[in-house]
Amino acid sequence: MEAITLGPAGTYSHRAARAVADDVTFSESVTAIVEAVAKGEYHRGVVPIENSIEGSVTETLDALSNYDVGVVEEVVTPIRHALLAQSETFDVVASHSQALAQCRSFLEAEYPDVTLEAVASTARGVEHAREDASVAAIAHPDNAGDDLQVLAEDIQDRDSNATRFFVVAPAGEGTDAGGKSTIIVNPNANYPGLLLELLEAFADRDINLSRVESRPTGDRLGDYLFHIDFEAGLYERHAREAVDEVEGIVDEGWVRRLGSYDTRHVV
Ligand SMILES: O=C(O)C(=O)C[C@]1(C(=O)O)C=C[C@@H](O)C=C1
Repeated sequence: MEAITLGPAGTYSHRAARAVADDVTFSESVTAIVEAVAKGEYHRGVVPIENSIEGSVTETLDALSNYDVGVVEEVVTPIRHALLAQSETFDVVASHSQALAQCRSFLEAEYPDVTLEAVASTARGVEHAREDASVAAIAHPDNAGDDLQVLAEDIQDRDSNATRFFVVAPAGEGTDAGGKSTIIVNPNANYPGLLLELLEAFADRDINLSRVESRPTGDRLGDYLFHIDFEAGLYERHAREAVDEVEGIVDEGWVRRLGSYDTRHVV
């Protein structure tokens, strides 16, 4: 199976993708990945959705609501960052904005004077560091070699650092089988108690929510849509009934069932 993920080779997304596909190709934009899968150009896309330190990857959330794809699996992987450079002397640290943020305390304590440069991915930062001795990168330590040394390991602010990825497929390939499900709700309405009503559809059926995230619709200030993950599969009647109830509540808006899926842990 062929999957597309965030590149170039050596990203954490690449590590997650190669666990689910034999053939991995790269793009430097999460939005472009989701769009390519929605158009049927790739069987699978692997995109970061949430990190245990920095929270949601908002570009992914927005791409999931803008393009019609299904979620067929989630991959959770520990994120253990290293500082990589040609020598101990450098002025710039280049990495993905999430990775820079996950190492904030280390950078402030050890390198308070360096310039932080956000690039498209951790592996893109590695390429800069390979080309330019004044640049260090934050990335997985396997990217070392060819003159790039590991200056420090495990530099993330918390040892438990982990990122969750979604494996997305063209919309028709979503499935009801799996222990977790994700829906996106655009209520197209705003009144006191609306969110409470939506969440009660799950609470009343004893369904545990594992994540609720609101994102601006982009239409008007104060208009939100909600990404809801819950611990039940859409093959289960009580889960379908909960989502049907949500659909009834938001009859002015829409609900997208991204599908049900299981979790794979990749180290
Ligand atoms: O740049 C990478 O290596 C990625 O795969 C992206 C990404 C992210 O967007 O969160 C994935 C895992 C880590 O949390 C840091 C960066």
